Amino acid sequence: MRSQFQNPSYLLVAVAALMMVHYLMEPWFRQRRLRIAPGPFPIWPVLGSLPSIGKLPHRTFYHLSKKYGDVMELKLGSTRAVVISSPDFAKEILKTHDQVCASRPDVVAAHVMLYGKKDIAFAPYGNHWRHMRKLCELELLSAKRLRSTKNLRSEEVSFMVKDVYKLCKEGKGVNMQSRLYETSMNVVTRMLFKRRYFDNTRQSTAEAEEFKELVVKLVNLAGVFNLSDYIPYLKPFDLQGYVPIMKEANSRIDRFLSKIIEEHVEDSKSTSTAADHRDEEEEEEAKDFVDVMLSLPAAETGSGRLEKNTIKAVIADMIGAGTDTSATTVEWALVELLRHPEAMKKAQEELDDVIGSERVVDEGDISELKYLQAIVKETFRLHPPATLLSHESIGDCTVGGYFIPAKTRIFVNVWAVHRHPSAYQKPLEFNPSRFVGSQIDVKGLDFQLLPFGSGRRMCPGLRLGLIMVHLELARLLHSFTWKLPAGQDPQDIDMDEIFGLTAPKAIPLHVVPTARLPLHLYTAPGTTH
Ligand code: HEM
Repeated sequence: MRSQFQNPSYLLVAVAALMMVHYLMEPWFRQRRLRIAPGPFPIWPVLGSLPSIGKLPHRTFYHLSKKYGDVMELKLGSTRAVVISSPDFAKEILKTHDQVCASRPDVVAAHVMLYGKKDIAFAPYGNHWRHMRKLCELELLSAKRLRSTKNLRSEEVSFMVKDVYKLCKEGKGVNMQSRLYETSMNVVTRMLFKRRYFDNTRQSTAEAEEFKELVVKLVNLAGVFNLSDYIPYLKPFDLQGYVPIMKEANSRIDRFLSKIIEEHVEDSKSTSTAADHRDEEEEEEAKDFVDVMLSLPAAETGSGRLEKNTIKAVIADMIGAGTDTSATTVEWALVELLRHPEAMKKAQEELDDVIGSERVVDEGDISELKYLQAIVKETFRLHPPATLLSHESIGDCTVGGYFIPAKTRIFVNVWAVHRHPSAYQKPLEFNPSRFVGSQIDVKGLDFQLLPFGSGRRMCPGLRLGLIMVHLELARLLHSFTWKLPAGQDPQDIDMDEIFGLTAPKAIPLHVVPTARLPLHLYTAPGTTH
């Protein structure tokens, strides 16, 4: 008699069953051999815990960490992921094992939309990343560059204040999310390639709207939980249909970026003769970041020029990373201050004391505005723009006594770290006073407050981001009294965020401001009104 196992279909079923048992029991077997972090049982075959993550993964991970601990392992598809939820373990990842944990996971979005990971934020740890990051730190984000671009930031913030003033005089409500976004975008694009997309009255053109829509799309798509990123053999099937959307966004954004580069190439030809009459310093001042990149040798070879695709990827990165982050923070700060009028009052009293009512706030005033700084820290704490830092290990390491092998995806859940009871009393309350007189800062040395991350992958735009957030918030609080549209109670403001590379407010904040300074202080330089 033929044994059942000589029948090929029985054999197939038996092999499939064995694979399934192996898949489900593998964490258990491994836990016996090596001490691996606890975590939820991967209920779903193939998908593991992916279906349980939901739309706000940072919140899901936060709740799971309450059950499984501050180092937690999950099976996401065929990918091993570790989630870190406390300041102490964040320190182990970002400081003790900084180099081992300094790479990024390989995601489809970066291949399709960032020219094969030619940018900085998604580039794996290595020479290209090191070279491009250094370039940005030196040529765009250095203290010297920030000093020389101070006026353009002041101008853009003045335009925003003037625009809000105009709307408030007309008794209209203001969508602050758009206003802040457009201001940040103008600042970043002017610093990068001397171009502003939104004019002084924010009467945006179709071109500006399209560019903005594309940048928002890029940031959202780059942050999605894509099955193909967690189950690589499903990549060719693109089950969620993201790839065509990403390709379409990339081809449209490429038109913008190519045009910017072409214009710079043309300009440099026509100004090269004029440059003979300028001294070197003037020439340097006249250059923007795109000019600098066009004049540089290729990263790895040191000869030839930087590839156009690399320049485009880095520009896309800077606009994507630099725009939404600061705008989102200021919007959340306004929301929290509307819900906490005593904190709003204190901030405005401080502004009146330090600045008075005969001039507007300048970047140089920020260091004097201690309570405003505390508000910014508290806003970063409760509403970090990047809720999950996404890293990948390039070697083995041990965190909290748990083994983390190479190629593990590591999420530092900043959202959970900032709510950790070991670091803060009443962590869910908005209370800026907790930072008054405190030494805790956001510069990556205090692991209970990590809005910019820490270590090698820490945000290179920290200085610019901090200036933008403080300046915008200070100007808005100094210039206006803030109210919600009639009939709306501040306690009813919807506090949900959207998960992506950043976490903006899901429903944009609409407000009805009234002026609180003399009229002449609302007249922005260079405007016709
Ligand atoms: C409030 C403002 C900002 C916040 C809160 C912020 C936050 C962050 C965070 C959390 C990271 C990831 C760190 C990690 O993975 O460990 C990051 C990375 C990055 N940020 Fe920012 N950022 C801000 C503004 C900016 C600005 C203004 C720029 C540039 C114009 C910028 C450019 C970048 C880049 C290029 C990276 C990738 C760094 C790398 O992978 O090496 N950011 N930022």
